[in-house]
Amino acid sequence: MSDEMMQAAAIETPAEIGFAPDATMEEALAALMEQIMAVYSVSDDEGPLTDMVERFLRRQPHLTVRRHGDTLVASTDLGRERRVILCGHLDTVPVIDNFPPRWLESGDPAIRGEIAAAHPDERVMWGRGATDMKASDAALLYLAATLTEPKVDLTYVFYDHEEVVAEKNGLRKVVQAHPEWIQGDFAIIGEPTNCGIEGGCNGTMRFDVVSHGVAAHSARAWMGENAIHKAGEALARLNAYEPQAITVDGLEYREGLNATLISGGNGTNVIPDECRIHVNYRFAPDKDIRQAKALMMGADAGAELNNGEHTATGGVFEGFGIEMKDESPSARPGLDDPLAQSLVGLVRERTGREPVAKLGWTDVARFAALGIPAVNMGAGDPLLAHKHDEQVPESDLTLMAGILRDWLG
Ligand SMILES: N[C@@H](CCC[C@H](NC(=O)CCC(=O)O)C(=O)O)C(=O)O
Repeated sequence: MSDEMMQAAAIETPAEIGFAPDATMEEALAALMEQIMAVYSVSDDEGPLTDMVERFLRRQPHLTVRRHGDTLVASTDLGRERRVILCGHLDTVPVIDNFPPRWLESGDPAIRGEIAAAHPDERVMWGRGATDMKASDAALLYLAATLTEPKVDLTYVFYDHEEVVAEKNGLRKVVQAHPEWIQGDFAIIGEPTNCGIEGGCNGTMRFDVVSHGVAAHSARAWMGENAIHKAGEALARLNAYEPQAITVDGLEYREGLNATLISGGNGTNVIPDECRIHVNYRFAPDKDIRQAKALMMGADAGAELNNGEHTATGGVFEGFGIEMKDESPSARPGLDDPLAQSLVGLVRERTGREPVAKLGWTDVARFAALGIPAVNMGAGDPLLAHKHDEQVPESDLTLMAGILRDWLG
């Protein structure tokens, strides 16, 4: 599609979000999806979308709405015996030529082959956040407006900063500032799962592997030490690493160790005195953070240097400087909880899907730490999360909203 055509088909930013009172579920979901997709909400820029979602939630008389920063917590207070928490993050990863969004009509070549094959004659929403996770957000907003008499009390959480460093996570901040807002018997995180159940999650940690050198003129390289060349050894160790698949409580978690960023050098004719490889380690729930760190940088993680850098005393990066950037724990599947079991049963009936492991990191780990059983269940294909051509068929929204409406209603 040419830039001009893309421009013509792009969805414009709405003034408000909402749907007509006589809209069918399909129409309401399509309207909500289109509206929230059209509001740019890359992490750090969630404010305008949060404001719109807040106004939408405050128009629902059966909900009590609270806000902390850019996180919204809306709850029913019907005095039911149990409470279920439904969570969706409003932020997306950075845009790569995939904003503003557009509907792809059936037959559009931008529809991925597997989606076209499984959903012929169907519209597909394309653009940043389509699968991670605005399709689920749309479904949750629809439920928030229409489930006025659920059989359990409900708490909806729409939060900011899920895709970035853990200390910014909006759910983390609300749990810390207002723990009484986030209480319940079970939680569902709407991360993409193709409307199946994905149990637990891999843990994730990110750190810089730092090599040092000595700057000099590149015409007199013997006067210096090349930090980028030294980093070659760290890249070789990454290449040699063989990721494992580890089964925990019946679900298989694939681990991963990857460089995701690299930087170094400060002049085209200067021998670089520092090189940084940003590494992301995904570890299965058979390990806690301490064990995962030991595998990367040794049991004592080195002695702290003045600049916050540690020298790895063992593990994959033994001998290199390590600067920790972020760490988030893994979570076991926890599917033995009776509420999880009943949801697994309904999902199996509607989709034919058996539970699988969640390979990304999600806030089920936060709920696990709070002692609240939680699962991932959301619209969209997790394999398309963060991809340039993120997209979701329209019927995924109806499937997710329908399952949850029938389970909760
Ligand atoms: N603090 C972490 C946050 C990373 C969160 C992100 N989660 C997802 O993409 C879930 C999507 C899915 O797998 O369904 C992630 O795993 O990268 C950090 O900054 O790394």
